[in-house]
Amino acid sequence: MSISVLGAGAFGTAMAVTLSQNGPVTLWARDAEHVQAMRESGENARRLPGVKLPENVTVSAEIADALQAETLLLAMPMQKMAGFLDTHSDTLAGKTLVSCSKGIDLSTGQGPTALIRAKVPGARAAVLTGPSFAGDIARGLPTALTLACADHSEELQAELSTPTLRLYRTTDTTGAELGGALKNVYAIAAGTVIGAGLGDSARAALMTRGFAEMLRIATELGARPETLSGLSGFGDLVLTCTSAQSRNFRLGHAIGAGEAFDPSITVEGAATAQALNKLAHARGLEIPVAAMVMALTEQSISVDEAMQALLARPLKEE
Ligand SMILES: NC(=O)C1=CN([C@@H]2O[C@H](COP(=O)(O)OP(=O)(O)OC[C@H]3O[C@@H](n4cnc5c(N)ncnc54)[C@H](OP(=O)(O)O)[C@@H]3O)[C@@H](O)[C@H]2O)C=CC1
Ligand SMILES: O=C(CO)COP(=O)(O)O
Repeated sequence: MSISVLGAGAFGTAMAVTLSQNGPVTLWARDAEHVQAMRESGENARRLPGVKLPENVTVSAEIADALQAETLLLAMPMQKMAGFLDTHSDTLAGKTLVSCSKGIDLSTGQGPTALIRAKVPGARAAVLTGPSFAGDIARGLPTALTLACADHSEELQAELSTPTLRLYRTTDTTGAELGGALKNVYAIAAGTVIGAGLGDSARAALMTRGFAEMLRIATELGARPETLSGLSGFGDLVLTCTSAQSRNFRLGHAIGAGEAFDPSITVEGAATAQALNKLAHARGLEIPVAAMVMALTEQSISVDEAMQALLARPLKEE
């Protein structure tokens, strides 16, 4: 068995580092200059500085090298996945494609497994998701994630577990991928209230009402509620809403504090808020916190207006 990671960002690099404890790993990057720099320095200074690449991680800009493996981790921003799959669909048939991306494709409203099934019908689709910062995984800190695959996945679970990375498996791909996607939206909300100085109580309220929205929409889309209560949903919501390591939280914090934010940083929650609001609107579901996040990231309302609008909503049962 062998594994390749497609996408040499922070998360792909961290996965390559931890999986190299089990055997050789190929880490594919689209940019040949980036590959050259990683080979020369022995680290991914662009995306995960300070982490040495182990000897059995081979870095390559040749997709053919990565395709030697049967199991391929997709570790790129969600809005880039459709284009990547279109480009490489012929060569990916027959592979196990494990998405590490947390988001909803804006143009189709699909999550990673539906997108993989649509673009590469001959591939097996799985999702690896849950509370985990790339730096923590790469440093070998204890981490637990959810591996979701529609078919029997015990072998894949063993293949992707390492001495410090513990995987739990489920067949509920919809629930796992929606938990990972949606928590980013509510992390932006949590960051906003903290950045605006509105306090920890307001953050707890938004996290809880956000979780209610996650359950509402995910179960409507076919997810099992218990999946949302697990690592991929509640677990990742807690991590991302409470840590300044999170880029989604930091974007929210900048919005709340009225500060600029570097647009080159990967923040999945802004596009996901748009995709989520479209899905909810089409089904007549109310998701006021996610609607607020979309408006804030589009800069169509101020933080004060957003908070007033939430507080002025009609009183109701919990
Ligand atoms: N960072 C983290 O802690 C975690 C991230 N994730 C998820 O992993 C996914 C990737 O995030 P992360 O690694 O942090 O992001 P980064 O911003 O660190 O890296 C993104 C990577 O994707 C590559 N990329 C961009 N577009 C394409 C494309 N069209 N084809 C191939 N590769 C492409 C980039 O290449 P280039 O350098 O050439 O631009 C870069 O290597 C996201 O969905 C994120 O939510 C999940 C768990 C934790
Ligand atoms: O998904 C993550 C933690 O589980 C990483 O969160 P950010 O993308 O907000 O940094």
